[in-house]
Amino acid sequence: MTAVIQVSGLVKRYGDHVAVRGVSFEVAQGEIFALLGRNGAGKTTTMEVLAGFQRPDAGTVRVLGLDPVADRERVRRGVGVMLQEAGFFPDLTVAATVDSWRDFVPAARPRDEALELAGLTGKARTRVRQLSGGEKRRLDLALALLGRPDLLFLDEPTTGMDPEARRNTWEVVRGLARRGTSVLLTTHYLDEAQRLADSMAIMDRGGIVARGGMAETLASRTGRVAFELPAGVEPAELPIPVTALDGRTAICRVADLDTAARDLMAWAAARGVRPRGLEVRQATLEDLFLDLAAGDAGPAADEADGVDKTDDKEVA
Ligand SMILES: Nc1ncnc2c1ncn2[C@@H]1O[C@H](COP(=O)(O)OP(=O)(O)OP(=O)(O)O)[C@@H](O)[C@H]1O
Repeated sequence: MTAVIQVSGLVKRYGDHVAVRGVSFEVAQGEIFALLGRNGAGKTTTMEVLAGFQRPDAGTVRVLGLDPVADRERVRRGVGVMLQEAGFFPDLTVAATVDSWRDFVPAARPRDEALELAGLTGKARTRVRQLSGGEKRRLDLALALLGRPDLLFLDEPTTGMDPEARRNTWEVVRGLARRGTSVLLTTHYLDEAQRLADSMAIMDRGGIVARGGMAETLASRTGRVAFELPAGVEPAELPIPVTALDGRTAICRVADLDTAARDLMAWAAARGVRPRGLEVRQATLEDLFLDLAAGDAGPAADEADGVDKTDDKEVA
């Protein structure tokens, strides 16, 4: 595995406030990696250090094998960055904005290609101030793609986009990854992270509380069977243990979904009742988040490296 990002024991402070407390992770070439966590968890700070905008206070960071501070220029050439706050000139058109950026990017993509990739072809003549929030994010994406980067940093790339634009953006990102571009993504949309990312790390208060391959991590978590309790049936009578009740909806967390669903249907047939609204599904990223919030990091192994060993756990 060639790692395009290597972070080891990264610490970043703002005055007395420790924003990132000893995090370690790697991103492989061609991988889409999601950095997740609540507001203020330290995701943007981590990304800014990786992009060379901030200097680490401790730990080592390598991006495309280089030090993003010492080798700033070389790192910049290989990396496309889409951070949260874009500084556009509101009176320029979209086309003029892209053209003005192209002047600073060696071997830049043609303007129309960048606009097409970001789904902005029809907006080339529109002034930036007339763009919607989601369209501005697409313009950010177009600019991040100008230099044909080997590695893309996307900080909440789909915020403000409508569902169709989000899906289009996912397709663009997937297409880039298929052609070998590596992507570090932050997002508050857990469905987005689950669909898009190959691997992830969840940050909380500056540390990593869970990380691993997306599919393996979710497959290793307990699945969920939910249904409406049939009239006259008490939870204790059911063949599978009920973990939570939401009104009359019974929620069962089970390791073996197939067996649980079969047992439930066999019991219901024998009892002559129907579990309405039956939903059987694997764990989602949202389930994992809720478990973490409740203090359960799942099947975890202590991290060997990093400053903050106590709360950095591998989950897959
Ligand atoms: N320039 C700064 N000066 C002082 N404190 C800062 C600065 N930037 C961030 N912080 C603090 O560092 C912590 C981590 O912030 P960061 O922006 O990295 O979080 P985040 O996970 O990206 O959050 P969000 O999801 O809200 O974007 C927060 O407590 C934030 O208030």
